[in-house]
Formats: sequence, structure tokens, C-alpha cells
Amino acid sequence: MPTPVLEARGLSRQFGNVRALNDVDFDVYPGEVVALIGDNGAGKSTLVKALSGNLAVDSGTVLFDGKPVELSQPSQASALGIETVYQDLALAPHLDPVQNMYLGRELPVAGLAGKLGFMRTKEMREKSRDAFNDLGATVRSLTSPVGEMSGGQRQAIAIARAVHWASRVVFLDEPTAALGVRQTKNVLETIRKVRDKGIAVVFISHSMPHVMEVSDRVQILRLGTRVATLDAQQTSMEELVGYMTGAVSGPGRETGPAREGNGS
Ligand SMILES: Nc1ncnc2c1ncn2[C@@H]1O[C@H](COP(=O)(O)OP(=O)(O)OP(=O)(O)O)[C@@H](O)[C@H]1O
Repeated sequence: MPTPVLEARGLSRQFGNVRALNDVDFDVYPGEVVALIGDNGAGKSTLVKALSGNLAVDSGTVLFDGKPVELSQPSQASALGIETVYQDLALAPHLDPVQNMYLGRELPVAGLAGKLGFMRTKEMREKSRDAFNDLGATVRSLTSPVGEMSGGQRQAIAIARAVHWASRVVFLDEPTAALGVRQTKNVLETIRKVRDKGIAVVFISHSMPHVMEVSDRVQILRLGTRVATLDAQQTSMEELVGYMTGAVSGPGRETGPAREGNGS
């Protein structure tokens, strides 16, 4: 059996009286797209924060390539090749796409000049352009502030940045929520390209058609608990909604990695 690249076992996190995560298990394998779905407040964002080093849990274990890891800082997740695109995208609006791509990871020139703050701007520009082209992202200008760009372009830049630095897992929190039809198509196509590089993609969405279109497996949270893991090929929107709302209950049909041969 292949090993999940990232696995959560029994994660719990309480905020006051709210059990945001209640003994949650989760897994994702290399080269698959897992949709993480659930109604508002089900615990999706909390789980993603816990798995990307942005939130401490009260109890539970996270395994990376089958080994327990600590993920209490975003830098620990980054070091493992885990990147996250949040709904607010976390881009610096006054900086251009290249500066956003390398924000906090700039490439200094060698020697004293580098220490004085001189950067390998040409190299950063070329690598950024390659990263955008690679994903088919339409970034009209590499030198305009991203704050002046459309929602779709900003989304493309945020995803390209995450994919550029993620070698193993990318979390995308509602990447199609604010997009038009064509931009949505681009994002879904990007998700497939990332998966085909062998990177695991975890896709949070409220759009069941997008979930059905792009995911290999679907993991469903309800009231802080994982209620089902389903093979996307063998389920229906009605079944997904049933689990999300509680209309369908009982032990979820558990399913393993959907795409054979991608395991490590
Ligand atoms: N920092 C926090 N402080 C207090 N309560 C929180 C905090 N973060 C999340 N919660 C609560 O935990 C529960 C799960 O929230 P979470 O944001 O993970 O849900 P979600 O599934 O991502 O929802 P949505 O689809 O609405 O984004 C909610 O009841 C929420 O109010």
C-alpha cells in the first residue's frame, strides 16, 4: 500500500465551547486531488490551518510520509514542501507578481552586494515567468502591482506561487469562489496540472460541480468530524450533500487512494 504524503490522526481543536475539530482523520496521497467539503463551520479551514502550521491542535498526530511531524509554524510546513493558498490570497497588493512570488524568499546576489540588498532580479523574473507559463496562468504584466489586477489574475499568481514552492502538498481554500467561468476553468485545469506533477492537492470548495469535476476523492466534514471519504467516480452530488447536511449518516464508505501508481 502507498503511504499518504500527509495524514492526520485524531485531530481535535476546541474554541471555547465550539469543537471545531473532533477527532478528525484525514489523508492525501501523492499525485491525487482530494476535495475537502462540508457545510459552513464544519471545520475545513481549521483543519487546513492545522495541517499547514498555522494553528496548534489540542490533540492528535500529523504524519508526513508516514512519520510523525510537528507543524506548529508555517515555516515547518514550507520546509516539508507544503504550501497553502488562503481565500484572501495573502498577496502584497503594492508589489508586482515577481516580487510576490519571491516575497520573503528573495535571491540575493553573491558577496557583499547581496548583503547590501542587491537581488538576482533577472533570475527571479525569468523563473516567475516560467512558473506562470507552466500553469498557463495569464499574467499580463510582470511589473504592475497585483492590487491593480483582476481577481482571476490574482488567484492565478497566488496558485502559481504556492505551486512554485510546494514540492509535496498544496492546499487551496475555495480557489474558484470569486471567479468567472473562464477563470474557473483555468484554475481547475491548473489543479490537474499540479496533480500530474505528483503533488497532492487538497481542494476546499462549496461548489459540488467543481468538486465532482476535479477531485479523485472527497472527504466530508460535518460538525468537526469526518463523516465520509468517497471515491469521486462512485458518488453523486446528492450523496455528497446528504453527508454534508446529515441527511445521510452512518459510517462513511472509506476509500483508499484513487489513483494507482502515484504512491511513494
Ligand atoms: N479563531 C477562532 N475562534 C473561535 N472560533 C473559531 C475560530 N476559528 C474557527 N472557529 C469556529 O470553529 C468552527 C469551524 O470553523 P471553520 O472556519 O474551520 O469552518 P469551515 O468549514 O471552514 O467553514 P466555512 O465553509 O464557513 O469557511 C466554526 O464554528 C467557527 O466559528
